[in-house]
Amino acid sequence: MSAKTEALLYAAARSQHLEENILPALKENKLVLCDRFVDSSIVYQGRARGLGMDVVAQLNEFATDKLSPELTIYFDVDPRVGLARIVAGRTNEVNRLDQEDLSFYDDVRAAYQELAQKYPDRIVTINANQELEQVVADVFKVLAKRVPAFFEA
Ligand SMILES: Nc1ncnc2c1ncn2[C@@H]1O[C@H](COP(=O)(O)OP(=O)(O)O)[C@@H](O)[C@H]1O
Ligand SMILES: Cc1cn([C@H]2C[C@H](O)[C@@H](COP(=O)(O)OP(=O)(O)O)O2)c(=O)[nH]c1=O
Repeated sequence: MSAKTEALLYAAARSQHLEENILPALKENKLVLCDRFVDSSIVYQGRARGLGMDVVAQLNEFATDKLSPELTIYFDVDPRVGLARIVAGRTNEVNRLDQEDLSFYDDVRAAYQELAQKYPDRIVTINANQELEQVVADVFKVLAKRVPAFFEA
């Protein structure tokens, strides 16, 4: 599949997901948690696949009507650590990480770090190299501070 096709399909899927799921939930005042959003396209299609981060950002502004999360939690992990965890927990033979070499993921990580620097108010970086319990504790700390209404006892 061409890089452009991939970017368009991700943007189309995101637009539909927004209309069908996210916007109705927001209307009901729910807290919406989304595993990956526009930043993933900017990084993977824009940087790693070479389309350009700004072009992919613009495409996604059209797809989402510029609706942006108020908070983005970026789990920053060394690709070598991430790969070791996936290998350790693997339940079948299909391994997405085998399909790209480590330099691809170093590139992806650098692009996410660049976005985190560009949007320091929206993107909070969590050190995901730590033990699972610590990662979870750090996330709760951020949520309690940023969306306290949902985390009051
Ligand atoms: N902080 C951590 N310490 C140890 N193992 C972890 C940690 N975070 C995730 N894992 C394990 O690493 C694997 C990949 O995790 P993750 O990237 O969160 O999954 P997914 O690919 O489904 O998003 C899983 O087996 C998960 O249990
Ligand atoms: C959402 C999204 C994901 N991806 C890529 C990242 C992953 O390599 C792959 C699958 O993503 P996903 O299904 O979210 O799996 P995981 O979070 O477990 O990695 O798709 C993009 O290239 N662009 C996007 O916009």
